[in-house]
Amino acid sequence: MTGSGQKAPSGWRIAVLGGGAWGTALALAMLRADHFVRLYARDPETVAAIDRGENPRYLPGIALQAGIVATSDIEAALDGADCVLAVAPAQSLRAMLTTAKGAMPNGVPLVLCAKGIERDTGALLSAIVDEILPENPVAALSGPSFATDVARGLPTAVVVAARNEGLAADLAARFSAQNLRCYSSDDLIGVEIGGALKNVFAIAAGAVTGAGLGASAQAAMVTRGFVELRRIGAAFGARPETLMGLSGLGDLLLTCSSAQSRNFAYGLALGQGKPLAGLRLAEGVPTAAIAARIATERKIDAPIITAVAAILDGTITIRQAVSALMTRPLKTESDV
Ligand SMILES: NC(=O)C1=CN([C@@H]2O[C@H](COP(=O)(O)OP(=O)(O)OC[C@H]3O[C@@H](n4cnc5c(N)ncnc54)[C@H](O)[C@@H]3O)[C@@H](O)[C@H]2O)C=CC1
Ligand SMILES: O=C(CO)COP(=O)(O)O
Repeated sequence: MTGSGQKAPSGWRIAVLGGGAWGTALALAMLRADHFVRLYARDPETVAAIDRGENPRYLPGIALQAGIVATSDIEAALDGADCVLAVAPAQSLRAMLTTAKGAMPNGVPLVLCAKGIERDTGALLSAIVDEILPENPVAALSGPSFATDVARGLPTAVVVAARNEGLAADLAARFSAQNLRCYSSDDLIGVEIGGALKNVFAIAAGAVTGAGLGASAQAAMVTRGFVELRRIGAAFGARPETLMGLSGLGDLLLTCSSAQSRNFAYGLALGQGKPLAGLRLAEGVPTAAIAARIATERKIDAPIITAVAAILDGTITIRQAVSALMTRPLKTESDV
């Protein structure tokens, strides 16, 4: 919708790169916003399944309405696109964009839909786009939005951010549809940081629940985790009010309270001492490691992130982490 409540121009050719849960859900959302959608899935079996009307591996039980053109040929997906959504996991973004590079239409917006920080380099995903596709303006779509909810057409609000406010507003208007409300922001870094770091705290929240530490511990962890998110955000230049919004507080509320979140589910298994192999994608695992490194390098106080990273790499147990967190020197709460 435009600011005046008018429907924004439809009929864009949108290429969705990534045939997992979120790529498939966004393809449906773009179809509902009256765009032409091509969905690139690198796995031909996923393409064949989507053609039959379902993506059983990544989004089981959701009927896909006709209209999504699925392909395992990235050039065909990108040909003539007006806009590209990048929906591979954060740690695969660089590889996917490198594959896309030769076929990427010049100057069209590239919208990041993954949530994470590159583990090996500490790069925000927008920096990877700037490096590989410098001719394409970068945007990010983030906020509390489970793929199954969006695919089912349940009411959802997200934020679309770009450095250029006009681009962000245009994309938000074009992507919005009856049950998908897109706010816009010019704080690209804030929106990226909020989406990336909430996954680390979702793992922590799952672990607190799994280890039976109680609802009070859960609330304390999420609240203090949010302080760490704001500290790291500030170090990157994110605006505090962005982190109070959908990508940040909003996504923390969702994924720290629901086992529907794969990051929460990963933490839950961790807390219960159950096997982790075979669990679905948990973006918070690599992001915890790099966020802990960033915090150390930049001297940012981030004890929960550091503890999650140490638990994940097996250096400490959950019990030891809780004990260390509870015996830190006392301080004023306003010391953000
Ligand atoms: N599932 C959800 O509810 C939401 C997911 N996200 C984010 O979206 C991103 C993707 O998540 P999902 O789609 O849910 O994961 P998924 O595990 O369901 O699917 C990942 C997809 O990426 C593909 N892929 C991996 N590496 C690739 C490469 N190099 N080139 C091309 N394709 C590649 C896989 O084949 C698979 O189809 C993550 O960063 C996640 O945090 C964001 C909001 C909601
Ligand atoms: O980011 C999400 C919802 O906003 C999805 O969370 P999970 O990746 O933890 O399932």
